[in-house]
Amino acid sequence: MKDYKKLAKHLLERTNVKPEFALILGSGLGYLTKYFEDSHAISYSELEGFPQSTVEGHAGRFVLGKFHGKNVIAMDGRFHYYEGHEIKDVVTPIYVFKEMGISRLIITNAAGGINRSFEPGDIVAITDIINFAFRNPLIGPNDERYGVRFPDMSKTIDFDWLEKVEKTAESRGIKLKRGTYVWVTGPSYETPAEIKAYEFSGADMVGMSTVPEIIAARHCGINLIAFSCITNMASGILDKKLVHEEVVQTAQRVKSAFSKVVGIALEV
Ligand SMILES: O=P(O)(O)O[C@@H]1C[C@H](O)[C@@H](CO)O1
Ligand SMILES: Nc1nc2[nH]cnc2c(=O)[nH]1
Repeated sequence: MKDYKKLAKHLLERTNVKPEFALILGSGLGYLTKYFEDSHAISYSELEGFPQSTVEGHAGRFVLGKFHGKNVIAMDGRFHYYEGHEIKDVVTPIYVFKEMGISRLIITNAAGGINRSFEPGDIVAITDIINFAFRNPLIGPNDERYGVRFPDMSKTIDFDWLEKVEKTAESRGIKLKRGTYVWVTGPSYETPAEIKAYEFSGADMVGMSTVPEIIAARHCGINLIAFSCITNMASGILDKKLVHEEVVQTAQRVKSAFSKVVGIALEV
């Protein structure tokens, strides 16, 4: 069992910031930390026993500071199973957040749109998930310090929180969509036949992250909401090749709306 307490203590000792919220920033969404006030960055490489980020668009550091008046810690770079990390390492930050006393988490990602009413640039609130990677971070002895052996997953997100975000966003001219996110391991993008199968299964968007983080957060009792930035239409929907550069570019394009939504999630 990992010593999450030690990692949390180490992070808290490095700054005067006592975060109330944690943010996980998806591919190309790390720019958000530029808007933090009084920010302090701590590279993952400075933390003994912490995994390292290897993906373009994921800087590999924690940034602590103030955003929309709230003390936050952001992961500018997350861990994906396809990078070769153990599944338990992918969710290490969630248990570190728990040990830091954080009870609210905002997860973001870049995802491919399966639902044909979506378009690149849309911001979609995740309301349910499908685990088609068939990996689960809770496999192995249950860590009784944090949660039960069989966590309930009937409500993966905090709907009261989401409804407040949706209302405020709408009043500020931002219409959020809702959808079910399917997790696959990657790193190859999907084939058109796979996307048809996921569409048939009820998925609205597809990605390579988020689900292990949601499972771990449910396990240890951290309230969360999650947003996908639709960076491309999924394979086979348009007659177009998928490339990671486009994912990062679209995420950059929606900077303004995405930052506003995260800000609203901190305010409401
Ligand atoms: O970290 P996220 O889920 O935002 O990153 C997505 C999934 C892959 O890592 C990458 C593919 O372009 O973007
Ligand atoms: N698996 C997957 N992940 C993505 N991340 C951003 N776009 C995509 C996509 O089309 N498929």
